[in-house]
Amino acid sequence: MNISLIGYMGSGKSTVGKLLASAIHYSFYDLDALIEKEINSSIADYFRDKGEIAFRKLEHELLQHALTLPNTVLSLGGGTPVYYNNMELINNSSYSVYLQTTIPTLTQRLVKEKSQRPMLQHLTDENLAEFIAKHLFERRTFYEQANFILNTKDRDEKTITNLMLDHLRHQKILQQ
Ligand SMILES: Nc1ncnc2c1ncn2[C@@H]1O[C@H](COP(=O)(O)OP(=O)(O)O)[C@@H](O)[C@H]1O
Ligand SMILES: O=C(O)C1=C[C@@H](OP(=O)(O)O)[C@@H](O)[C@H](O)C1
Ligand SMILES: [Mg+2]
Repeated sequence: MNISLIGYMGSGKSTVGKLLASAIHYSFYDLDALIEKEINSSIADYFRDKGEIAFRKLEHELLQHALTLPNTVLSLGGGTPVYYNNMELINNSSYSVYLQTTIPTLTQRLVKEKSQRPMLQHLTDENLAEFIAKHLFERRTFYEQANFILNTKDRDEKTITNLMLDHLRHQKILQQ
């Protein structure tokens, strides 16, 4: 069964997804990268030129395609589970893992990477923590529909990957 990683921006989906896929010899796909390949530009530019609604539509369409790829670890965007019936599609076609992360950790990471994320670009550093807190509160009911919630607090990428592997084997999602 395919594995989908969900969670807020900066929670480590792209980083951990790559490590997990390589550990279990699965293909790795990042939905953001699939979108960028399709549009032949950056997500930030697409947001600026076409707007968020167009982005969410494309994200929804490419999600459906990505979920059909065999033996795949799929890292989704932070907003993917929140729009259309995406969370239902994710859970119907993969085993979903929510990388749960604290607001201070997310803020610390995203303050450095704000410019690559159109949802955050307009914020000042001082407003970032408050925005993340509110936004995460709005999104968490979607994230919490995941098959497994992994608390990543104070854990490095390798430890998180190993905890995920243990869980997936214990649940018989993975054989080896
Ligand atoms: N467990 C971790 N510990 C410390 N830094 C991390 C961890 N996971 C990810 N990071 C860092 O946080 C930033 C965001 O990670 P990324 O994988 O891009 O998140 P996402 O895809 O969920 O937005 C990157 O700079 C990455 O190196
Ligand atoms: O949370 C969001 O709405 C978004 C998260 C981004 O992915 P990451 O979670 O990998 O940063 C990317 O899909 C886009 O910028 C929108
Ligand atoms: Mg990512």
